[in-house]
Amino acid sequence: MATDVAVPAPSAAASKWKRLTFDTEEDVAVSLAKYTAELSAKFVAERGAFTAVLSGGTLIETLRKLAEPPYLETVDWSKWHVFWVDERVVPKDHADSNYKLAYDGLLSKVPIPAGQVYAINDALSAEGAADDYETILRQLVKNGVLAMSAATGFPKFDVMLLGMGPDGHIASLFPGHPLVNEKQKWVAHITDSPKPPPERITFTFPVINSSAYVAMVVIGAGKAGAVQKALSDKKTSDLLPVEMAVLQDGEFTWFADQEAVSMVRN
Ligand SMILES: O=C(O)[C@H](O)[C@@H](O)[C@H](O)[C@H](O)COP(=O)(O)O
Repeated sequence: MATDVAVPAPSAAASKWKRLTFDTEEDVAVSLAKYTAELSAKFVAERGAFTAVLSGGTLIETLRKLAEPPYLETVDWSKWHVFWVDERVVPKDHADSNYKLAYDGLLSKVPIPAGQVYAINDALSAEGAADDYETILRQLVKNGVLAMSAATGFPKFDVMLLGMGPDGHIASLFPGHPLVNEKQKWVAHITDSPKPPPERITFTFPVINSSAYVAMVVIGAGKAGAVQKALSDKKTSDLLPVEMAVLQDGEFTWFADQEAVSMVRN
């Protein structure tokens, strides 16, 4: 059962923000599949395409129900365009690859055209792969697949389905790392990620914060400290990356299990 808490985000009264809390991870998975399928139907009807961004990590397992009935048959997978909010700079068949994780857990089970799954070019350096990915995004804006945010001038993805690390990092934007302040690039590279492997590419905050919808999926007690800080109305100057995810013109939804919100005081 979900507890639906809708209150203004502490640091962004204007952005739409809500928290859905579920008894178990299984309940989160059920709700997340429904949420994603409904957004897919909405954007396919409105603009004939659905741009969905994935993180790595445990999120992919929590998305498992999208590849099951009824969604396997009812979602118009032919309109999906899939991106990664961050990717490790390793070959696509490497155990550390977020592409491989998503392919094995979800993408191999649903009929998304292969040309609409935007993996990184794994033959390039981290810097080269980030530049190349940004070039691909700019091309997709030109041909109308990817929307632009009138509010920010950055691309506006239909949904970002994201996980968060125990330290409050999202994408490959880590606490205290200068990349959290990147204001120009759409896609940046990092060669000193504190979470291995060290070489990655990542969407920047201006892109994340231009999204139409973000689902922040947090499961388990390991996330409880960062969730407590993020949901606190007392904001300090040492913001965690997850606290810097403030949508300019979109809707941000926390999908949490009871353990992840166990330190939050209501
Ligand atoms: O490539 C990555 O490392 C991920 O994209 C990363 O940002 C992930 O989403 C979080 O670290 C949460 O991961 P867990 O859910 O596995 O804790």
